[in-house]
Amino acid sequence: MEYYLKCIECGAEFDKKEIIYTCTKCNGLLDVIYDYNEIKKNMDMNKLKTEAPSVWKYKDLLPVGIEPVSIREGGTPLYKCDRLAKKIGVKELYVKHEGMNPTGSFKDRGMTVGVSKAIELGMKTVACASTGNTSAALAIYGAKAGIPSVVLLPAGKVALGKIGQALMHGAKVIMIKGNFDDALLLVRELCNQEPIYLLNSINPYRLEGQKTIAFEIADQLGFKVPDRVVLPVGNAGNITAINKGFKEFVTLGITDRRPKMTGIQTEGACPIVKAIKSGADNITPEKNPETIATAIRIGDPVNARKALAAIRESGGTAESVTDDELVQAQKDLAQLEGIGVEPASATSVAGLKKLVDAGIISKDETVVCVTTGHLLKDPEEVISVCIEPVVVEPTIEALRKAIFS
Ligand SMILES: Cc1ncc(COP(=O)(O)O)c(C=O)c1O
Ligand SMILES: N[C@@H](CCOP(=O)(O)O)C(=O)O
Repeated sequence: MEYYLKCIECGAEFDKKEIIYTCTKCNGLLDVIYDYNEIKKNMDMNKLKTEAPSVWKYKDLLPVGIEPVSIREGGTPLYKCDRLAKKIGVKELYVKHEGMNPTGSFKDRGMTVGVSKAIELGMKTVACASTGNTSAALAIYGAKAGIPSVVLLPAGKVALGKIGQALMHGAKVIMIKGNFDDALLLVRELCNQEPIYLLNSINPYRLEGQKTIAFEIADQLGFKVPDRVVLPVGNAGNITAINKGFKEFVTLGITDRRPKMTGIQTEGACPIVKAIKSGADNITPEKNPETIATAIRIGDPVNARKALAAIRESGGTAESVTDDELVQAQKDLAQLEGIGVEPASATSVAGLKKLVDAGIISKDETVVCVTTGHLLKDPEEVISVCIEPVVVEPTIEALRKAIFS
């Protein structure tokens, strides 16, 4: 299958064999462009309508020409959430729970493609900066591929579950005395100096894997498209990727419309929200992003230009929520629907509630909230926001008193 890289700013085109992450002419972000007529001619529509969803079900739309590095990613549940819909006041609400991926976050989709590309391009080592999930996924897919991985984390600001994954799966874990944005600048410099393949989402191949979230949502809704998709935004790759996936299904004639892309951030780290609300073409980076949702504690999202375009061209919007609002949504997901998520993921539901209450999202809409990471990723936060367990003497009297009093 033929594809090439194209700069979103100056339109410069680059061969798929080039190992670049941004435009060598203007430093703009890159997109992967396919020959959609060719794909349409060769696509097995029967397989599309019958095979169970997974990332590699859609391999005809993925830029990998070798046997992929896979640990059976994708195929995550799309839960219909009637209790939550009733509490929020929307007609129809689904939750696409990406925490049910093998490493517990949506990053698996990007990494199965990204690490496969590393192998295909002959790279021997992979690296990323991370707020946690990207590093966990890179370590695991690197181990599966049999190549070393290097991950840079902001010291003291990464959830325990994620650090544990990166360490146990053999990554070289480096804690940077700064935030994620500092770590990203450093890892980009390292990968410019050394033959190490950068697998943050500035690498357009990462987003090719993540666009399969859109394919699966459409697939699981009988190739219908929801009115709106609401999701957390940090480095702003995922909202870009999902928008691209829905656009590609329309281009191929598989679906006939696209959802409104709606990005949610926390009040302590919301450069995308501020740009959308002010109508700015570019974000103003935030020097000291702060939130308990450490996964999206990002002040200078690298994919901002793509995300602003995705939100605007889809007729979507962006909103911020407080940490308290996201914690309430985290509890509602867990206790009303049995869906356990890490803090950043819950911003999608918190943001939906806020926008419905404000009358910005119509109560008649069919909405999909994407929950991006599993509850087990951040056990410290979970325990900090829940009531303490009761400790009793080992007698039936003490037990009955604790339960029935
Ligand atoms: C759990 C979780 N949710 C949401 C996000 C935001 O995704 P993106 O950075 O692609 O905007 C991230 C990573 O940034 C994440 O780890
Ligand atoms: N939340 C991310 C931050 C890095 O973003 P990426 O889009 O470059 O992967 C993480 O989990 O590290």
